[in-house]
Amino acid sequence: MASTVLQFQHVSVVRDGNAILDDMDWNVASDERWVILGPNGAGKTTLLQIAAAAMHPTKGSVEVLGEPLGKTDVFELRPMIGFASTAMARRIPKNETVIDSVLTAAYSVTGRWNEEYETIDDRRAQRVLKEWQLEGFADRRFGSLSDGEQKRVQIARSVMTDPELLLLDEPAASLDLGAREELVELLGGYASSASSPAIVMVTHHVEEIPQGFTHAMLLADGTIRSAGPIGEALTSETLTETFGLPIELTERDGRYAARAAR
Ligand SMILES: Nc1ncnc2c1ncn2[C@@H]1O[C@H](COP(=O)(O)OP(=O)(O)OP(=O)(O)O)[C@@H](O)[C@H]1O
Repeated sequence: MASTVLQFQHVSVVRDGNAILDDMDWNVASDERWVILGPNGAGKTTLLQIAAAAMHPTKGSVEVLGEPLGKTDVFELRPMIGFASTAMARRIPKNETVIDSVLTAAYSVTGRWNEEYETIDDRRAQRVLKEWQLEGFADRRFGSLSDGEQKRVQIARSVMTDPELLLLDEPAASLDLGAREELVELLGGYASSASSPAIVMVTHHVEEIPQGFTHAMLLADGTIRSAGPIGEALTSETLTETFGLPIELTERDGRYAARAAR
């Protein structure tokens, strides 16, 4: 049976007197895959930071994997949360091998030093490399990979600890069309598997939503404009309202496209 992995109640984040997130209520269940869309500055990254137990709200309460933030040891919680973002990737040393870039997630570090890894960690790292089509890359240096390959390493790293919640911050940003489609297809397969964790993905483009995503949230100026099952929450009308210009959304086989409406 599905359990609740994220529960936000009246969550606000205030910085310099401005509410970056404003009185937000949101629940994510273990079998849901959410996409978060919204204009620049809407509060998407802030929302992910809270979901990752990396930031506390100014007001309201948050439970992550059933643990109330502020009353729980976040160092115990964080290994259960996979987080792939460009900021995370910047911390991986360029000369780190791909296998070590993934393996070091077992200790929540970047840059292999003197940690002792067990055979089970090695096996799991090999398995996630295979899952993300990186088998041939284990001994390559992270810095020598293409953008698309680096993105797959980031995701492989984020699932290394077998998390119960996977957070993806713009996983397909800056990829060319081929690399984007490859990644979106892999993510679609992952999202569609019943054994995968709950997923929350931030993106700027509906074209980057993989098949199998079940829910959408549209965010603007720190407030939820629309949230719920993807077929209801992501429509031409809700995009138009959120982005403040007429947008036409089309959907085919679980993939989306958007353009300005004429
Ligand atoms: N520490 C801070 N102090 C003041 N303002 C902040 C702080 N952190 C974020 N903000 C502001 O909060 C707003 C939301 O930021 P956030 O990064 O969450 O938005 P976003 O939706 O992820 O944007 P983008 O799509 O551009 O990445 C922005 O206007 C940002 O400038």
